[in-house]
Amino acid sequence: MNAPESHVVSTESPSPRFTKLLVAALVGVYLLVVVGATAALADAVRACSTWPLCSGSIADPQIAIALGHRLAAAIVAGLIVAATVVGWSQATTRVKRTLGFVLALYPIQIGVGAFVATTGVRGRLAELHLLTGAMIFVSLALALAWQLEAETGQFEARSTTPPADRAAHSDSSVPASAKAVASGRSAETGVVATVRAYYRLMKPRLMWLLCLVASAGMALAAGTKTEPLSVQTVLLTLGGGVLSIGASGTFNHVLERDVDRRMARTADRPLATDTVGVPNAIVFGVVLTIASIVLFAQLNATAALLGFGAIAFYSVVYTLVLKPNTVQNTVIGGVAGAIPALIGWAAVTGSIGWPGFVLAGVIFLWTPAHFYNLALAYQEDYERGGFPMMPIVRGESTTRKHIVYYLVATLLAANVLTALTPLGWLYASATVSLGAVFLWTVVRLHRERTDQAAFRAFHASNAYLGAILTAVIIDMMVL
Ligand code: HEM
Ligand SMILES: CC(C)=CCC/C(C)=C/CC/C(C)=C/COP(=O)(O)OP(=O)(O)O
Repeated sequence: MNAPESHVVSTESPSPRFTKLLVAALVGVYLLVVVGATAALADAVRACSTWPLCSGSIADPQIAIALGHRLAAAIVAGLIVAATVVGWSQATTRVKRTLGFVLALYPIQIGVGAFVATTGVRGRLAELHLLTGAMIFVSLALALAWQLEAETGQFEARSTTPPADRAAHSDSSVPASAKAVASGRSAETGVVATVRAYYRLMKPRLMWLLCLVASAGMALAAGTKTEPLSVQTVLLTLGGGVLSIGASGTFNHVLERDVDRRMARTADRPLATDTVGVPNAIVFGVVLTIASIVLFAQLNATAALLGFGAIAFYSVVYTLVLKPNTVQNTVIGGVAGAIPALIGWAAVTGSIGWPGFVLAGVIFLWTPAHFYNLALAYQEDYERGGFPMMPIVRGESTTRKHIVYYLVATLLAANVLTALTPLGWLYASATVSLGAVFLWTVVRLHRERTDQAAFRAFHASNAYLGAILTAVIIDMMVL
């Protein structure tokens, strides 16, 4: 993906004020929905039983939160009206219809909220208020995604030959720089070089975030127990996690060594440069697999089964079946990164529970919003590899639109976790603030359409997930 100039079709791009107002309204609605779903904050909102103002001093935190919720609701209403007025002339038909739906639903939402507040009704009506808020959130997100696509969809770097054919001109097309790096790597010798090579087989750069996933699963489960989380459970879970990620990463290197040679990003990998022999790598992967299962088995059978299942899924299902054959490889492959959440929950409880499952769902939905940015930045590389990645099969504009879809789905799933668990203000503020940053980098990706913008959104995806997982751990274990 290069700078937009190389793909410019039309010269006029509409004023970004419309999408900026949509983003502000979307983040505002998300803040309202998260506050409404966070038990402690929702109780505070309900503390005010008069409307539209509250009786009692704003010095009372509960009154302050209740008034803040209503003020935010009024500001969001203003933003939605402003976005509609500013953008109406440039909005597509389906964006106009969606905004019309939101403008019709919003007064109903305010009415239900006022009724719940003044009557003290709980149950179904309070849930309806939350669900209506989620519907407004999804509607605004769709309006944003569709408007961004309409404004930037004509810029495409997409080639026309199908991925498999593009693999035909393989080795000759690997950039000279990659070959130089690869030959430099393979020239390294000695014990240190060998150790480094085996370390690289384990994909260490993924580990910090995957271990945070398992740790958040443990923290959520520990919150349901009376006894404290034991150090042994943490060490066995993370030890098993590191070894199992290393095992699956090693098998992934073994199975992709020929394709890795054709891609600039992976041409210098230990098996692509024959720094490590294939038989040795296979033995290394098997040893790591056994070691990881032994550690998981010290916890319980469920954790051991999930660990083995994750290795098998990533090494075989994703690497051999999904990645080379379907444009949905990233979506379905998201199961691999979601399983550590189940392992963390199972390590503490011995079973699979709803909060652990919803946390796994957050990672599953986050994965396309994470990887599609790299698929855009490394599009030419993936073409050389012959992988049917989304930008190659469906185009860059559709890929950017799907990143918004999966980002919004991730934020919603993160909010469901709020409703299912005693997570508090720290988690709520992390998912709203870092979610807003992540969303803004994706909007900029639509406008800039450069590798730099794609990498910015990629790192924002890691920062968002890292932040909310850390907030889960602190919220559940410290606060
Ligand atoms: C289908 C699923 C996924 C795909 C296709 C994918 C793809 C990638 C790729 C290609 C890279 C660059 C690696 C490199 O060039 O060495 C990467 C980096 C990374 N991925 Fe993913 N990933 C996936 C899922 C996950 C999951 C589930 C997590 C953690 C929860 C994760 C965390 C990371 C991290 C932390 C990095 C390193 C970023 C850095 O180097 O600064 N990925 N991913
Ligand atoms: C507990 C356990 C074992 C969990 C598995 C977690 C895990 C390793 C997830 C990785 C997800 C993934 C598909 C990464 C990219 O692979 P890729 O082949 O697309 O990346 P590449 O092109 O850089 O090789």
